Amino acid sequence: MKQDQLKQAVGIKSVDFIQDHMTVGLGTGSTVYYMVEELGKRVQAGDLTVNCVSTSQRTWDQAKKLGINMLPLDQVDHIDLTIDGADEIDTQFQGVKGGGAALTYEKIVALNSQRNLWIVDQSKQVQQLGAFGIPLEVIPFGHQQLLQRLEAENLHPQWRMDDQGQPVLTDMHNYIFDLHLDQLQHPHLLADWLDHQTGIIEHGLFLDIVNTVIVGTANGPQIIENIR
Ligand SMILES: O=C(CO)[C@H](O)[C@H](O)COP(=O)(O)O
Repeated sequence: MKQDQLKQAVGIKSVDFIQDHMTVGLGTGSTVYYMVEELGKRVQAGDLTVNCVSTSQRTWDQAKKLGINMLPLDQVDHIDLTIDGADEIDTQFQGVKGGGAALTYEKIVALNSQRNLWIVDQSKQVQQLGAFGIPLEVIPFGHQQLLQRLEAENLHPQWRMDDQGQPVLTDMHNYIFDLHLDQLQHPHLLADWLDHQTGIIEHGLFLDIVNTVIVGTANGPQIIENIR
């Protein structure tokens, strides 16, 4: 099965976790795209009534077009469930996100959700985090100095550019740096260090956050509960 078909299968399956009248966080990315399409169908069919918050402008626009009831995050008092993709997930249910540059909004929504469900194809499962790179959202002011500081720490930062060679901008008009570390032995130590660096808004290490993962396999979506 092609990767895109696996993404579609998990995206569709994840909508079964949404119950009537829930407030749902909608993630960002190509896997989430399929989830939002399916949610839109069920809302249009009258099978589900939900309020949703978004982790990006992209997802907000898609959901609005489908007639899904969208609210700004600050207008909801809780989020029952957030469904999002991931770039890597290890055997301890620790993850990396931010391939789509939406990591800060994604983390804010995730940390304010009662449950977090990730939808991934098998290629996202890893023994150890790191190969994908660790995305950072950084403010433009002083970004060159920050780049030097990260280089001095041997964190191998790379400023993310788009196809035209222009800096990728987040929804907040910040930059993305990717740390190329290959194998990350101690994700909590790095997360703690990054949390204390001025100029870094957020990093893509999503540690101790996910409750349930749906993995797309050739035998169909596989649901794995994080019981740790
Ligand atoms: O973190 C993300 C966006 O910031 C995405 O969830 C992650 O990059 C996975 O994307 P895709 O489903 O397209 O593979």
